[in-house]
Amino acid sequence: MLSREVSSFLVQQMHMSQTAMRASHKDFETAVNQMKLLKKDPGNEMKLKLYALYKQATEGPCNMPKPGVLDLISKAKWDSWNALGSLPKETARQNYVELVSSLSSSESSSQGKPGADSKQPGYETLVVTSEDGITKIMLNRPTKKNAITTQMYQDIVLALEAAGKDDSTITVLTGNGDYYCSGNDLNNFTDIPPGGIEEQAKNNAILLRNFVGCFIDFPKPLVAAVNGPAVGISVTLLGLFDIVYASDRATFHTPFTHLGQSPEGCSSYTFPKIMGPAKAAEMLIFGKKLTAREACAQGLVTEVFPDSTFQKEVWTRLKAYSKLPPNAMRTSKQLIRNVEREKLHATNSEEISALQGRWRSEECTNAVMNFLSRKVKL
Ligand SMILES: CCCCCCCCCCC/C=C/C(=O)SCCNC(=O)CCNC(=O)[C@H](O)C(C)(C)COP(=O)(O)OP(=O)(O)OC[C@H]1O[C@@H](n2cnc3c(N)ncnc32)[C@H](O)[C@@H]1OP(=O)(O)O
Repeated sequence: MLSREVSSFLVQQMHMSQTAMRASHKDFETAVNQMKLLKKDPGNEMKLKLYALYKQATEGPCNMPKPGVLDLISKAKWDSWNALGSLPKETARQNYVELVSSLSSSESSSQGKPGADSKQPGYETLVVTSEDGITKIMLNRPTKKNAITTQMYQDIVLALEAAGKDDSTITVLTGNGDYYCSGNDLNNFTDIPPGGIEEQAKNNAILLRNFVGCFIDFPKPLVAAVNGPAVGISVTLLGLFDIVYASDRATFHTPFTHLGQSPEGCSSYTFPKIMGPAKAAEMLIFGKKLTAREACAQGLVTEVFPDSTFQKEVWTRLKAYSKLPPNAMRTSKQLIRNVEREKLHATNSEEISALQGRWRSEECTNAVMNFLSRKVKL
């Protein structure tokens, strides 16, 4: 079942523009054709999911009489479709596209030229693959150091929603290119809606609450493979991951004060808890940049690997973990996280209220303008 927050986010998205709607129809048609080209049988469970989403997307809620218990195949299909309840057609279409996209990406071995930003069907800015029981969500704007655009926040939410429900046992977030992520794309602030800065701050708040909320509620083990420097929100979120592996080339930088902003991603709660208030203050108030080894010593990073062997060592380790009993892993993760889930949601809300004030401030506007006019780099 979709959470109320995610549903309202999707509804908001649906109304965002007619253009996006048309694109989604086109993506759906492409996905339907792509399905026919798949070489590997995706398995019965996946086929049922796809059948249900297709029917919901094209006909709406299940409108067929329930088949008799002996008609096993028709009954399984009916159950699957009926389970989608009143899921909007647009959402079903989107979910169908995501699923087909993850199936076809796991089939294709090549993912375009390294270093170039390439678009994947279904996601503008991510490469999502599922293999060996691991769903990998890779930020894919290497030429912009994987800075997170508005589209990307929305794509990450959708990819996490899909990963939470797919057959994989572990989900991994990583970056394409030399950076893990340079944080919020500062150009997001230049997209001012008709209602002005007030409306922009409100929209940002909704987007950010949903985005961070997805990490708080993610049901399976969540791993960050920090392949290079990390900035801003990509660092603060690490407190919500279960494992953080880092290349020794990675750095961890939260320059909120320099940007006239304040911490998010629940870091005002998780960082003091992880590293103690004194070390957390140095990062979150004074913007001290940590090396991978420092971040590991302070408990933010699980383990550091030499950059030259980072990919090999991390994926070997994760493939072994992915073979562990999945339900036991989920249960343990949830036991660890459930204790503080309410607190995390409350922290998320408080941080966002503070940020709404910051986004309207002169300090923030000047800092963003200085970066965009190429006057200041971190
Ligand atoms: C209604 C919805 C609105 C959505 C908005 C939601 C708002 C949520 C806000 C959540 C709070 C988040 C906070 C943060 O994450 S704060 C951190 C923000 N990040 C930064 O300030 C980093 C800025 N970047 C830099 O300082 C440098 O680029 C960096 C040190 C990362 C790398 O320097 P380097 O010299 O190696 O490389 P370049 O500067 O040449 O970068 C290459 C190109 O990439 C562009 N770039 C990099 N980072 C960003 C970024 N964060 N935003 C936008 N663009 C970025 C850079 O401009 C270069 O582009 P060009 O080649 O076109 O010049």
